[in-house]
Amino acid sequence: MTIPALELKGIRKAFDSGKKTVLDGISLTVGENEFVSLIGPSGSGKTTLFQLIGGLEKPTAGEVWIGGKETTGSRGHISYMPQQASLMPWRSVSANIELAVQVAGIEKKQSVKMAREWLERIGLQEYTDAYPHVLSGGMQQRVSFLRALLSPQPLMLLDEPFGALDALTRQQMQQWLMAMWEENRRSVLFVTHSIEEALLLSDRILVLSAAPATIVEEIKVPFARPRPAQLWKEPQFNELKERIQELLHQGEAVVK
Ligand SMILES: Nc1ncnc2c1ncn2[C@@H]1O[C@H](COP(=O)(O)OP(=O)(O)OP(=O)(O)O)[C@@H](O)[C@H]1O
Repeated sequence: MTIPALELKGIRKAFDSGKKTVLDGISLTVGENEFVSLIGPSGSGKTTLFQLIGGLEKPTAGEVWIGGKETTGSRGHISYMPQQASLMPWRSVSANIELAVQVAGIEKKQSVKMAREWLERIGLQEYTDAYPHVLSGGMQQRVSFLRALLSPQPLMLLDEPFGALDALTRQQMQQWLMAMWEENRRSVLFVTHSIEEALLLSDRILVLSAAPATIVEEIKVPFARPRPAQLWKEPQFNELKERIQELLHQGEAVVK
């Protein structure tokens, strides 16, 4: 049996001296090179869960295991892609990527070569020496994804990475991410508010209830890869979409 990239065991998190329970017994795994999405009503604790996995917060109860080792409350075990690209504005696009590669232990000269090759692969070679502010939102997110992909930690947490993009760019980025991930598989935990996005990208979807959050359902996404851009035309896509919508509405009904 292979070791899961991530295992959460009975995670509970309460704030305000224990009076406000946000997460209530979350157990989940992300297998090696598996793409798992978390979807839940607003305020259900997805960001809190990411902070726990990243070691920025400690759970009130439960354990975090990454790559077969307990990492509860300790940092540095994940690569992270946030909603806003947060590239370093004083470094060129290439230098932003080189840093991630150097952190992985690759020497400077080789890191420059790798950054150039990857920028070419994602069609941004003409921006190699540019500064991040000249890139569009979608381009910045490509660089941000690349940085996470080339980081040394094998588990990637993607926190609503397309949430700030306009609808068309978002669709293009979903297709782009799907193709990138299918070629360069990694273990991914992905948070999104978009059911379509989760269905297009994921191997499994975990649906959270409103806070105090529990996992109300696990959906295995049945579509073969590589997946077509027109996946949304499949009847089964729409059946699953309706199912998740119902679950999210049921979850919201218990919001106080
Ligand atoms: N440090 C804290 N102290 C007290 N309450 C907190 C703290 N951090 C988060 N919360 C509460 O935990 C709940 C979940 O917040 P969280 O940001 O994790 O939800 P979310 O699912 O990421 O929300 P959204 O989908 O809107 O981004 C909220 O009610 C929030 O107010």
